Amino acid sequence: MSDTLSRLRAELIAAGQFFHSRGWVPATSSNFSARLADAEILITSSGQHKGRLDEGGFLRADLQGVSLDAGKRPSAETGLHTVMYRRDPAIGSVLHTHSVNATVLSMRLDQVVFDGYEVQKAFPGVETHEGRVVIPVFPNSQDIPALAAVVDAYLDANPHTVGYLIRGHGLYTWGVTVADTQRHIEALEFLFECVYRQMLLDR
Ligand SMILES: CSCCC(=O)C(=O)COP(=O)(O)O
Ligand SMILES: [Zn+2]
Repeated sequence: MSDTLSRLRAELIAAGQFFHSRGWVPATSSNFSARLADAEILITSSGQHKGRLDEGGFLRADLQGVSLDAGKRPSAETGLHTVMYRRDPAIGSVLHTHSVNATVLSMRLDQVVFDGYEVQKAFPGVETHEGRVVIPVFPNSQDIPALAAVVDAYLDANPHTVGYLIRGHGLYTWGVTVADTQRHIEALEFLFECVYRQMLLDR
């Protein structure tokens, strides 16, 4: 067992515990991954409770989503992780969560726009609150390869995107490290809460 695998697995377990403490990974929802090598990732196996992960809750997969650990079934949404690792060799982690705010906003909006918030600076390349960060909302689908193709095409046209929502489903974001990606989840959740509260005030 490599040191890298042990370290990344521990980081993903800790991320799951943090997200669970915040109510962002209910039931067996959500999935987490990290890059082990150029063409290999560590990903949660399907059906695990992501707040109570242990060492057995992970497997290695290739960038086509094929399990490299016999008998272990990767997340049903592995294709939404592997599309990101194939897109950008700098991406080292992809995290997916199912918070109430992300889910509710995705049912009401076609995109979530953050504008004027200092916390926007949590995202790579953002150095001021003066500017818009757009989080697109894609229709949900059980056809993960088709959904991954929609995401891929959107990111081709909008390469500075930091995350996306799937309608009625949840949030995906990515980063260079697990810590970076966890920060993106936390910032996005803070900003979703701000947008949600603003919508209530504006009614
Ligand atoms: C119980 S939530 C439905 C599945 C889902 O959206 C999810 O994120 C978890 O799927 P996995 O196969 O990764 O456990
Ligand atoms: Zn999901």
